[in-house]
Amino acid sequence: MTLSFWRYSHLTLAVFSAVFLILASVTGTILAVDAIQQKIPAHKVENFEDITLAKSLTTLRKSYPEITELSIDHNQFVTLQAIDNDGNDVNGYINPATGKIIGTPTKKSDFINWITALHRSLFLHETGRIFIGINSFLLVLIAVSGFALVINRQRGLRNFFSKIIKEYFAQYYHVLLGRLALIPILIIALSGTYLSMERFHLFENKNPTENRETTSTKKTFDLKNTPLSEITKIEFPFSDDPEDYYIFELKDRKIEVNQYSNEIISEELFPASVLLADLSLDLHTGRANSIWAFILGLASLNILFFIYSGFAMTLKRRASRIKNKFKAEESQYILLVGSENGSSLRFANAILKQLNDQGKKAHLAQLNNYTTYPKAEHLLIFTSTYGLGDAPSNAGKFVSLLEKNNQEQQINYSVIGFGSQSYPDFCGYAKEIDSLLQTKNWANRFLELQTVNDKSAEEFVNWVKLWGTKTEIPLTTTPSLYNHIPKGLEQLMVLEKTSVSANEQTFLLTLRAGIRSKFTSGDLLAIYPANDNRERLYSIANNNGNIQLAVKLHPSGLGSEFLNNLEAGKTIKARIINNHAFHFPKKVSRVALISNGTGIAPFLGMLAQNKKKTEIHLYSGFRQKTEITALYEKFASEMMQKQQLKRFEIAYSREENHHYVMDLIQMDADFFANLLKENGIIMICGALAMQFDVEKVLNTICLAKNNTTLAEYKSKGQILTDCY
Ligand SMILES: Cc1cc2nc3c(=O)[nH]c(=O)nc-3n(C[C@H](O)[C@H](O)[C@H](O)COP(=O)(O)O)c2cc1C
Repeated sequence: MTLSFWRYSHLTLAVFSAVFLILASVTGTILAVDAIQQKIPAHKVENFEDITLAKSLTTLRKSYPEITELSIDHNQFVTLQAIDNDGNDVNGYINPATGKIIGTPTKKSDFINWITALHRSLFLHETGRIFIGINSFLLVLIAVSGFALVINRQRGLRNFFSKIIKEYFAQYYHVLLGRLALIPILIIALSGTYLSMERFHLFENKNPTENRETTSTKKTFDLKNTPLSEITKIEFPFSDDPEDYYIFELKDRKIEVNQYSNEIISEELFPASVLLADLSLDLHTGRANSIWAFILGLASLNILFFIYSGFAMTLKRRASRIKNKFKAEESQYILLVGSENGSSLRFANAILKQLNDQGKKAHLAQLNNYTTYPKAEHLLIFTSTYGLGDAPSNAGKFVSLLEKNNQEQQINYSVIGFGSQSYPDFCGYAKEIDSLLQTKNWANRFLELQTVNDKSAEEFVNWVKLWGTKTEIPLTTTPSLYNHIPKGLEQLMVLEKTSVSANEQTFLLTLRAGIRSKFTSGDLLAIYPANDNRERLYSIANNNGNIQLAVKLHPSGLGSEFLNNLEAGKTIKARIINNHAFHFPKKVSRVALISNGTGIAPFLGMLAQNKKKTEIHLYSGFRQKTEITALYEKFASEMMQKQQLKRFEIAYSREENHHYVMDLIQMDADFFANLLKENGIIMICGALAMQFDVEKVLNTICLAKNNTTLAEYKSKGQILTDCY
C-alpha cells in the first residue's frame, strides 16, 4: 500500500483521538506510578513460592479459631479475615507460613480513585466506557499504521532497527521512540479494547453452568503439593459440618473441597473470556509486575510525546509542500521547479498564487515529475544549479523525461535560473534546460533566459516585469513581496574572533550556541547578513560546545565582511542546519580528512571530539604559511599527542617546494587504496574545484590499485563531501 495511505490513516486516527489519548496517557502514567508504589512497602514474604497449601492451612487453623476468607492478590500479598484467640476481628496482611500479621491493607486514596474513574470512563459511566473502548481500538490502528510507516521509511522490515536519518528533532525522535514503544503501546491498546468489550459482556458464556461439573468419580485435592501461590482466594467452611466445604479459587477454576477428606465435590472451570480479562488487566495495569508497570508508564509518556512530535511533523510537511488548486492536465500555466533548499520554490509559489488569484488555471510541480500537459499554453521553469553546473536533487531526471514526453500542442516557455555568481558555472543547469527546450519543435521561447544571482528579489522582479507585460497578466513587481526572511533564527553571541591583516585574510570566529541548540562538527550555519533573502552558509566545528567557523575575507563579500565586522560580545541571528550527510562516521576504524583553505574548519571540531581515538589522517592544502596555519599546526600536534590524530600532511601552493593537496594524495596512493579497500571513509571539505581534482586523483588510484572506480566506493557511502 502507498505511503500516503498509511500517512493519512495515521494522521486522521491521531487527530480523532488526540484529546482522548492525552487524557488516557496522563492518567495512565499516574496509575502506572501508583501500581509501582503499591508494591512498596512489600508484604510479600520470602520463599512464598515454597509454601504449600497444607502447611499454611495447618498453621492458620492453629492460630485462628475462626477464619472466613483468605485472599492472595496480584502482588502476592496474603490477606486474612478471621477472629483471633482473643476474639478480635482480624483483617490484615499475614505471613502465610507463620500466621503472623505483617501489615494492614490501606484503601486507595480519593485522588487515585478519581484518576481511575477518569481513565476508565471519563466520569460518563457506560457511555464513557464505550467511548474509551472505541478510542483504545483507534490506538491499535494508530500503532499498526505507524508500524507500516516505519517499515516504509526504513525500506523494509529487515532494516526496522537500522539507523534513522535525522532531519529534525520531532521527526527523529518520533521514529526512534516509535520503534521502541510500539510493542508496549500495542499491548496497552489491545488489552484496553478487550477490557472495554468485556465490560459489555460481549464474550460472556451464555450458559454459566456449562463449565461446572460435579465429580462422580472420587478425586482429592492434593493440599500437600499445591503451592499457595496457585490460589487466589479461599473461602473457609462455615462450621464443622462435613456438608460445609472449602471453596478454593485458582487462576483458572473454582473447586469445592470436603474439609475432612479433601475430596473434590465440584469443579468449575472459568471460561476463556475471564482468563483473558485477567491477563488483560495484568498487562494493562502492570499490577502484577513493577518493571512492566514502569514500562507502561514510559509508554504512556511516549504517547504524549508522539502527539506533540506527530503534529509538529505534519505542520512542517504542510508548510513546505506544493499546494495546487488545479491538476496538471487541466492547467494552462505549468510551473516547474528545480530547488535544493527551497528558495526557488518560494519564488515559483509566489507566482502560482498570483495566477490562481486572477482566476488562471495554474499548476506547480517538481522538474522530476515532468509529464505531458494537454492544456498548457505557458511553461515556466524555475531552477537553481548545484555542484558545478549540475541539477538540484529534485530535477536530475528532467532531461531524460523531456526526451520521453513530447507535448502535443505548441507551448511558450520561459526559464528563470537561480544561482550564484561566485560559482564559475553561473546558472549552468538553467542554461542547459533553456537550450534543450530550444531543440523541441513544440516549444517556443517566450523570453530570453533570465538569471537571478543570490536569490535577489530585485533581479527576479526583472523577469516578472518582462513576462507580465508580454502576457498582459498584472503581477506584483514590488521586490519585498518576493523577499523571505526565515523565522525562528537563534541569537548567537560572539565569544572570540581572530583578526585579519595584510598577509592573513582568514579569521576564526567562535560563537556561543543557544542552550537548546544541538549541533555537531560538519553541520552548517546559515546567516542573513542583509536581513533579506540572501543566505550565507558556513561549515562549523563543535569546539567545546561552542560553534567555530573559519572564514576567508573576500573584498565586498556579503557574508565574510559582515562576520569580520563583528566583535566579541555582539550577537547575530542565524540558524544551524543539520548536515547529517557530513557527520563524522561512528563505526569506522580509519578516516582520511581532506581539506583546502577554510574547509579545515569542521575537521578541527571532529578531531577535538575524537575521544574514541579513531585513526584519523588529515590532509590539508593552503596557499601560504600564515598565523592561522601556524595555529592549525599547533592544534594538530596537540591532537597527535592525545592520539586523536594519527598524521597531519600539509601542502602549501605558494611557498617554496609548492604543491597541492592532490599531490599529497598521489604520494600516498597505497594508503588511500588500502583505506578504501578496508571500508575506511574519506571526507572532503573546501572548494568544489579541489573536490573534483581530488576525486580525479582518487579515481586513478582506485583503477590502478583496486581494479575498481571511485564511484563504487561513493555508492557505498565511503566518500563524504561538503564543498562550495
Ligand atoms: C554546494 C553548492 C553548489 C552550488 N553550485 C552552483 C553553481 O554551480 N552555479 C550557480 O550558479 N550556483 C550554484 N550554487 C548556488 C545556488 O544555486 C543558489 O544559492 C540558489 O539560489 C539555491 O536555490 P534553492 O534554494 O532553490 O536550491 C551552489 C550552491 C551550493 C550550496
